[in-house]
Amino acid sequence: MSNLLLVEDEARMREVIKMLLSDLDLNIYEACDGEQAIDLFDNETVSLVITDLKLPKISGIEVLKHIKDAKPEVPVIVITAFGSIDSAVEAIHQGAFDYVTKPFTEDKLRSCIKKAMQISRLTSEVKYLRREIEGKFTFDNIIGNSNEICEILRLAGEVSLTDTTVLITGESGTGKELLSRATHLNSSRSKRPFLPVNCAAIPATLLEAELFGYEKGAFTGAHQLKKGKFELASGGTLFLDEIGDMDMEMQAKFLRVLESKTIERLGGSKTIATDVRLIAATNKDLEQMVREGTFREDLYYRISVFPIRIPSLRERRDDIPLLCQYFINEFSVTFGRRAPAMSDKVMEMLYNHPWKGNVRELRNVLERAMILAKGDNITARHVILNESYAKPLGELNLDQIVELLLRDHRVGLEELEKKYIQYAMEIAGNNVSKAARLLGLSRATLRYRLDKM
Ligand SMILES: Nc1ncnc2c1ncn2[C@@H]1O[C@H](COP(=O)(O)OP(=O)(O)OP(=O)(O)O)[C@@H](O)[C@H]1O
Repeated sequence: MSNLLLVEDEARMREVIKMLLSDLDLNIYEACDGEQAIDLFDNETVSLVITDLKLPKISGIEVLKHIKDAKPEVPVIVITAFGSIDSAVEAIHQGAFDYVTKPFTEDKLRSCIKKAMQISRLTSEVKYLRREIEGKFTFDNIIGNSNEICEILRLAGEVSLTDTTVLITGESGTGKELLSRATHLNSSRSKRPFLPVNCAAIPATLLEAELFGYEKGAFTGAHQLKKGKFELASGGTLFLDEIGDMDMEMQAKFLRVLESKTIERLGGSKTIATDVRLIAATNKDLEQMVREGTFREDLYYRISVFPIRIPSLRERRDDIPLLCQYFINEFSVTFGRRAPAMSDKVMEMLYNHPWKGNVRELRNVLERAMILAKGDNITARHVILNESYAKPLGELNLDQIVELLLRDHRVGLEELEKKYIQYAMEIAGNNVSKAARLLGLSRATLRYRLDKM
């Protein structure tokens, strides 16, 4: 339920508005003058305000200014007298979300409030998600106490305070994206977007449109103007992942943009200045590619101003115990249970494994170990180091999942059926029809079994 502050000096008008909004899941605070409105706003958690502009003591415009100073994200709808368009314009200038003119119709007021409620909900969702993301990607969440990681964190900490282009190299799963997000969040650009573009995942022909955008009609199917990632990341950071996979033609275009600091949308003639910080990453050996003639030397020098190499997990095995503890704690929170202990024997197994998939593989192995270990201990039989299982759970097929379950010798047939269905539901994102297809059952049969469970 959202809290709405209704500021109106006429008691009868307040009653009418309250009645019109009675079915909208709102908790309404009432104020009959500007002073009371400000007092209520400062002391209650209000997510939406509707205020008359003509008020005793403090005017509606002053109330609006106070709210916009204190919490600019709270939408304010103003009520203006018929014919006083000037005051409505001023209110909009001062940051009002919208205005309704007295006498207003029920529809106008309700649609205005509904829109504002939606905006307020989205704003708080964005705020929440931003906090979540910022919490996950700070330097504090880059785990490791090896000399290598300490040095990387020192370098990244220093370069984050500048606008210098950074090139992060390292095998897949070593934490290149994690490090670039943390570098962005520690920079003066942190309140602006961090936009990743994976050069390997996008076909060469689309990459140009993705990065520079296009004008309406630039090609068949370009029904409307689309800004590219360079424009959308303005003021923030552009993360070019797998830059070693960019083809030679695109490399030339990209170099031109880096040199001129301007872009042109496809099919456009306007030159647009760019303001992005660039972080590039690759698991390829770019120097080798330069020698082989598959990566432009001039581009390589442009992007490798500040190189950071993240060593593979094999080269810094001392980080493994700390990383294990970190991921076990993370999954305990996700699964809502106590963190299990790990025997020395298991730790030794993990310490000596080659970790071709690096930290990502370790995280996946621990996730599965946590699912298989129901008690307080992770033992050797919960830890599966076979490479074909080193994928996230959702990418395993059902046969592999059953094999995993059977490793836990305590699982009986009934329990197995239950687990089998649970995993199918997990893979299908809790979509019953999809899970039924995976299991080769009809939707009704699966529904019946789920109800039984
Ligand atoms: N030092 C670390 N501390 C905590 N988590 C880490 C660390 N390094 C990597 N991870 C985790 O491992 C996973 C893989 O990391 P990330 O995606 O950053 O790797 P990457 O090098 O960019 O991989 P790729 O080259 O395949 O894109 C993520 O879940 C990330 O959070």
